[in-house]
Amino acid sequence: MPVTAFTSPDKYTYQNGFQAYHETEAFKGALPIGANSPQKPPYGLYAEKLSGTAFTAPRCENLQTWLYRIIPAAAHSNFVPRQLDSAENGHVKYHQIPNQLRWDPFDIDESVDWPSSLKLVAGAGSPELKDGLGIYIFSAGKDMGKNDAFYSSDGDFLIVPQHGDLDIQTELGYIHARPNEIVVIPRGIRYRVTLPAGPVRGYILELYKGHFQLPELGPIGSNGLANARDFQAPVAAYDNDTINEWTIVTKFGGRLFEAKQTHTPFDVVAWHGLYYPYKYDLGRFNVIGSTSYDHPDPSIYTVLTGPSDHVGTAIADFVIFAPRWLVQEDTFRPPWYHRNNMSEFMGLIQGEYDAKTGGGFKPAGASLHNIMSAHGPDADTHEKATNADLKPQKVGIGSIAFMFESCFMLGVTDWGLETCQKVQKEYNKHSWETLKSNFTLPTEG
Ligand SMILES: O=C(O)Cc1cc(O)ccc1O
Ligand SMILES: [Fe+2]
Repeated sequence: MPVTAFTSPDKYTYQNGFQAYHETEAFKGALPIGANSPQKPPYGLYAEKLSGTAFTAPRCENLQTWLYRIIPAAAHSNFVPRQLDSAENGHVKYHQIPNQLRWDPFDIDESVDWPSSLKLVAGAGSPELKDGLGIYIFSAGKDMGKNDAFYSSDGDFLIVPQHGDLDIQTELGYIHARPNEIVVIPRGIRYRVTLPAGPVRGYILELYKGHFQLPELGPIGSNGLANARDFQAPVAAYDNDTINEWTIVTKFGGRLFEAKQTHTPFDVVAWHGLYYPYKYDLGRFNVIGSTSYDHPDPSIYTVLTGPSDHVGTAIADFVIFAPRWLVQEDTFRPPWYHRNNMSEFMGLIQGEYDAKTGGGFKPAGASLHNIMSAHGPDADTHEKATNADLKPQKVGIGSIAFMFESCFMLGVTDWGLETCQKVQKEYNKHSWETLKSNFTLPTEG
């Protein structure tokens, strides 16, 4: 059956600002004035509240949005387990492994659509207790069904496309994302992913607790790193379909369920609030670094952080290694050798990561250096960096590596260890076992 659709003249129009209070209406007068839930909202719309936090969360944390829609989300059949359930989940046994791990590039699976493409590779905690995180690899070659929508009940998705473009129709409007951009889709928001330029692949960090924040800037001052105005939220755009059958798929406690309804979930004509999906272009990141000596902690490259209850300790930070100048004098410029109290899951969107020039860390691959798992530059990188002429040098040209850094010990799933068949058996050997001693005793005299 035909559906009528209203989108703005350019459906990929955005409104700017991080955690800015936005209001948007597909046509004038659709937003009620001066009240959230009038007896009769304009144009016969239903008012529906979408909470991103407890009702009683303090104002500085409280996130919610009011939706004005044609039919409320509640009108659907019971959810039943989905036959095609492929998402490994929080119930799977995680393997906690002290070794350094690295994966070759993950394959693209052209036979699946978005919900079936999510492969949990590592994680910690549980969606049930709303604590911890899940790290997924996605790779899909099919659009979601014409009348399908997906949402995660488990947490906020931070999507890092590595290959291909994503067209995302959300309840709150459209978002288009390419590699080098990220998209955050908060818990509960329904969306449909189509692939305008063919197959896609990338990484997802799912935050089971709270929401992503901009990091504090401390002495950096009031600008820098990811600037608030560069985060882009969609504008209201709706379809009018109360005839065709729709399938709503949710990831709930790590498992996929589906329900049917005879109306489009993309019928929100207007909305206002603080809880919405958004995107960010990593090319806009303002990289700050040392202009004198020494290599700073990578926290200086944090784009977004998912805080735990302990100040300064993240359930997950999203950190990028973007193109930047290195100018430090008398300094070993790559990362130092280290053992971290936090765990580090890394991925590469494109190019080469300056700490791993030995060739094994490739775009679409990954590495995991778990809590206290010793790591640092591979032997090749060490050799080059200790002998380099320390002129100002631009690193990471055409590259973006990233890290999901977590206070939790990350477990790896069976899929991540075995099924994907990408674990490099000799990562450790090739990277560090060839490091030789340069030690020399002081000469007597
Ligand atoms: O291990 C890594 O490659 C990530 C990393 C980068 C850096 O610049 C400092 C510390 C760190 O863990
Ligand atoms: Fe590290």
